[in-house]
Amino acid sequence: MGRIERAFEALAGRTALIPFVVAGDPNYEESLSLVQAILDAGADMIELGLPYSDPLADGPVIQAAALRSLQSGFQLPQSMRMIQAIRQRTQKPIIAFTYVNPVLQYGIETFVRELAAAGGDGVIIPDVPLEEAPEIAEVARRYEIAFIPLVAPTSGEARVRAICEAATGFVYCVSSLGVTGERSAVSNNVQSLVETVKAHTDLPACVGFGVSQPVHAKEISAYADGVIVGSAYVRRIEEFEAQGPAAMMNELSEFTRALKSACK
Ligand SMILES: O=P(O)(O)OC[C@@H](O)[C@@H](O)c1c[nH]c2ccccc12
Repeated sequence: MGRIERAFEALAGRTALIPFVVAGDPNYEESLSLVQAILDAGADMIELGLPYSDPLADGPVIQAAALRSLQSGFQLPQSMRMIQAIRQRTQKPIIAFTYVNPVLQYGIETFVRELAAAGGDGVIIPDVPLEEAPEIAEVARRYEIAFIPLVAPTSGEARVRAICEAATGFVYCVSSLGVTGERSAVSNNVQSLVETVKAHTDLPACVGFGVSQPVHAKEISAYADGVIVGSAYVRRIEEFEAQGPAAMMNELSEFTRALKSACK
């Protein structure tokens, strides 16, 4: 049983809190420290975004974070080193989030092998084309890396079924169309998407996009197995950077505790 499966089992029905941050934002050392602070404050897993120059599915907050990380000289080897460093401090699941181009440039087998060797547990690639998916899924399976797919409100039932059949780890239910970014409310039609996913797989169904407040996490935890929060974390990293690491860690820890207590 892998770390992701063990984490969901240990939750015993409570909803997992899965924060997303961009690796290397604002720099390697602070990024590593803030991931540790977030996990110590109660996050169940971390979704670690590997910075990319053309994050087409991201809103301005995460785009700016990717730029900060890349400008600090962060590239794929540093991401693997960071995953290794996180793994030395925790057994909580580490899920790499990346666009498909860096994986293809790096080499699918090389990327997955290094991710597994560093202690990673899963990968999310939002723009993987259907024709590349089977090859990446097959390599991921060989290295016991969960290949976590996304389903969207526009995904029809047949597509959801096909995606669920190929999924490992969990299924990422995107709450709304458009790009990542904090929303004032999370669209409630994601509940029916979660129910469709649950009709086609026993894997956990987790919801992301727009979740930015504990009240959102509370609502989602009524029907989903996990909640993913990205931009709300990344904005805090940007806003608190100028106040120094201690203030940033404190803010991210408090935010994590508030979200975690809302995840029932
Ligand atoms: O930022 P939000 O709205 O909280 O959404 C989560 C999101 O950040 C993270 O899962 C993610 C970052 N970039 C993505 C691109 C596509 C899908 C998902 C993502």
